Amino acid sequence: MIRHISRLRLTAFRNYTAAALDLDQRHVVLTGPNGSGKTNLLEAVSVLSPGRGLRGASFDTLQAHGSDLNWAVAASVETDSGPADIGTGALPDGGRRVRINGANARSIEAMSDYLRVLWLTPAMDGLFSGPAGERRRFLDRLVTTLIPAHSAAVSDFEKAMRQRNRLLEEEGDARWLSAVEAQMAELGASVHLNRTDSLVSLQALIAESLEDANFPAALLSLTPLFEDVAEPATSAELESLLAQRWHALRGLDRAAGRTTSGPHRVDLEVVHAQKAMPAALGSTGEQKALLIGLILAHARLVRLRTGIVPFLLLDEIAAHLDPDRRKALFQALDGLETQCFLTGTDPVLFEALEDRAQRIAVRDGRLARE
Ligand SMILES: Nc1ncnc2c1ncn2[C@@H]1O[C@H](COP(=O)(O)OP(=O)(O)OP(=O)(O)O)[C@@H](O)[C@H]1O
Repeated sequence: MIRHISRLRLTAFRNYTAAALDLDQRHVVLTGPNGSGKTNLLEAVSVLSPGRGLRGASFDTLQAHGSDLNWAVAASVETDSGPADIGTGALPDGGRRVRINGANARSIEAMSDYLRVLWLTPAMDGLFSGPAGERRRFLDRLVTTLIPAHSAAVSDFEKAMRQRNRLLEEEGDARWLSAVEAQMAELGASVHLNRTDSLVSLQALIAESLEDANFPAALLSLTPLFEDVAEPATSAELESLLAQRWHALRGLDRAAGRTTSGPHRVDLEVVHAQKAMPAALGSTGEQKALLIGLILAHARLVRLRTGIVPFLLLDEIAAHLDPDRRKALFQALDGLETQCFLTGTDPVLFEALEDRAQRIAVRDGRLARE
């Protein structure tokens, strides 16, 4: 059996007042006019994973305007070891509730035992040529589907870094600053090694499947953490290097008003392997195909490493592919043996999926099976 969502319920979530959807294990094709709620539904699935979902939105914006209820998303997931009921939503005090099989869970990471989620959206169109921060977030999402604790490590690192920046600005207590830098070094080393290990594994898998690829292969690398020092291989050595560096750079960073070096500054470099060309120089279609190839390879990696195939949320992807590529995408999705959620305004785009998909019409925050 393919792990799949068999029931999805949305309460006061964006433009959905209350909606429920019963699903079988086939792909899910959502069609409807602009602004009807297709992306919102994908976003609802995405918030069942660590992080802030596919729009990176703050959770208060998920709350449906004009509803007295708190937003909530619940799903039943069918797995080989039986069904699981999972859900998340807002607590009255502004916190976040995570429920698994009728009990409160300590954190959203616990959800990763049941589902992992990856997505591609039109907002990622400029990923290769846009700001480095977008590529780091993309990479961190990939890493989080392999290592669920990564998302929290990244945000804890950023929190500690903001504290360092404040202490530098206020010329705060030096011992306190050292303690914060030590914490940053521990988190930063783990973030950096999670990223590099995941990239190495992903690259190996891309190289392996290069020959039969319907999508172009990417060459992936991270820019160096420091220009002048080779990166140590062990976590302890990296941690000590980071702490030393930040200690030595206090004066410069104080003048700059920020922490000028570290894992928050690295960039993901992507090259189109067959054309030996930076991904950013490709046409829009080539860039999209490269991104899809990356996500498909990554989904296979997650399955190999964890035994769980991630759910893929593909927002408006089919519309931008020529018919041959679209067919290749659908074939690749079948090969993954996962339930994919696809959206588009025109049902014709999904005809090649034939009866391998269930079709849902989305109209103004309401869902109907077709
Ligand atoms: N918190 C909210 N409460 C109520 N409605 C919201 C909220 N946030 C967004 N919306 C509405 O949801 C609608 C957008 O839905 P969504 O982005 O899912 O559309 P879509 O079907 O994916 O459209 P497109 O085809 O244009 O991408 C908009 O009408 C927007 O005003």
